[in-house]
Amino acid sequence: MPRRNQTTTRMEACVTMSFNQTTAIPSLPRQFQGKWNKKSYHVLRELGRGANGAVYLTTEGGVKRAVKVGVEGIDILMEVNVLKSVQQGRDSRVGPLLSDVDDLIVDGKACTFYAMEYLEGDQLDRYIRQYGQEWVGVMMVQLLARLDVLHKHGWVFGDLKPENIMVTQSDRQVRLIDFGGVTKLGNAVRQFTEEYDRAYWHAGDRKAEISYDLFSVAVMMVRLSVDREVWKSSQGETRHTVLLCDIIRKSDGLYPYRVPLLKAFHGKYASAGEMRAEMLPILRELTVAAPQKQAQKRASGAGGMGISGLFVASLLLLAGTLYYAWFM
Ligand SMILES: Nc1ncnc2c1ncn2[C@@H]1O[C@H](COP(=O)(O)OP(=O)(O)OP(=O)(O)O)[C@@H](O)[C@H]1O
Repeated sequence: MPRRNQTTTRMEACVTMSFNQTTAIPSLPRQFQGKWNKKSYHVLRELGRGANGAVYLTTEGGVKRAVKVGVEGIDILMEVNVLKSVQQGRDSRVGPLLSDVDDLIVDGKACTFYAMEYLEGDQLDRYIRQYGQEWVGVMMVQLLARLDVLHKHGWVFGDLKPENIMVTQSDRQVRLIDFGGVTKLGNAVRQFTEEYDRAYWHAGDRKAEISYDLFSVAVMMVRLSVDREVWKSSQGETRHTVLLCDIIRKSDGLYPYRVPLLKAFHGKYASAGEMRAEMLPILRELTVAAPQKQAQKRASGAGGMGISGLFVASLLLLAGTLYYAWFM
């Protein structure tokens, strides 16, 4: 059954039970060794803890690793299963790469943990706050590519929210983290967060379907593209997608994407790839074609040639970066 907490809801658990589970999650000692694989980890700090376990930043053999430890071995192994299956394919950038799965004893209790690639970067919401809302479209298009891979392996992410998405510092790539809510297609979604939950918006149920994730993508896109006050206006007593449509209509950044957003709200896409394919030309028009036309106009106008030339060059540079970001 699915789960919920203040942020994430785990469906089998009421809020009290999530709290108990959180406190039961062991704290790792500064140094530990896996029982079977004998890899040694030096714990630097805790990164976060939630419904399924706690995540620590560690070093192993001089390399930074994120280590997730939980009391419920079965939950941890389910996450391991998903991570393993998605990194077998051609595109291994869905989530962090797995490096170890093992047991350890903490305070006399056996716990299961897994170690993964440590992703240096920002959570998606922080990234957008720092670099600007014009990056939302680029990141959503990348996210849809990642989801397409996950869905093709028979999984639905479930608890899609900016906090579960990282943008890596080195190459501005979107990667999913926290696979605790990932659910087999057709089952009931295991974890969700109300703000991005289709049922909460009275737009459908919590069956793990591709359309469930795509609904969350669309809500997330709205959320990331508007200011806090505007977003709050959609949080009335009864949530309905009509409130989101109002925001889209009034937002310059969202209006061009109105068709794919509405289609996602109404479950009209059969795959993430299909939604991505309809968003790409809009993104291209907004980020490359329109500014280029504008720049050309300015260049041929009365303004000084030197400055206009520089302006065009900088836009082309941005366009190059965006093309790289789209297709990676
Ligand atoms: N591979 C990783 N690289 C870098 N940071 C990570 C990685 N995995 C997790 N984190 C950080 O650790 C925090 C907690 O991780 P995660 O969300 O997986 O666990 P959780 O909080 O226990 O899950 P839940 O949100 O379901 O309660 C994340 O917010 C993220 O900042």
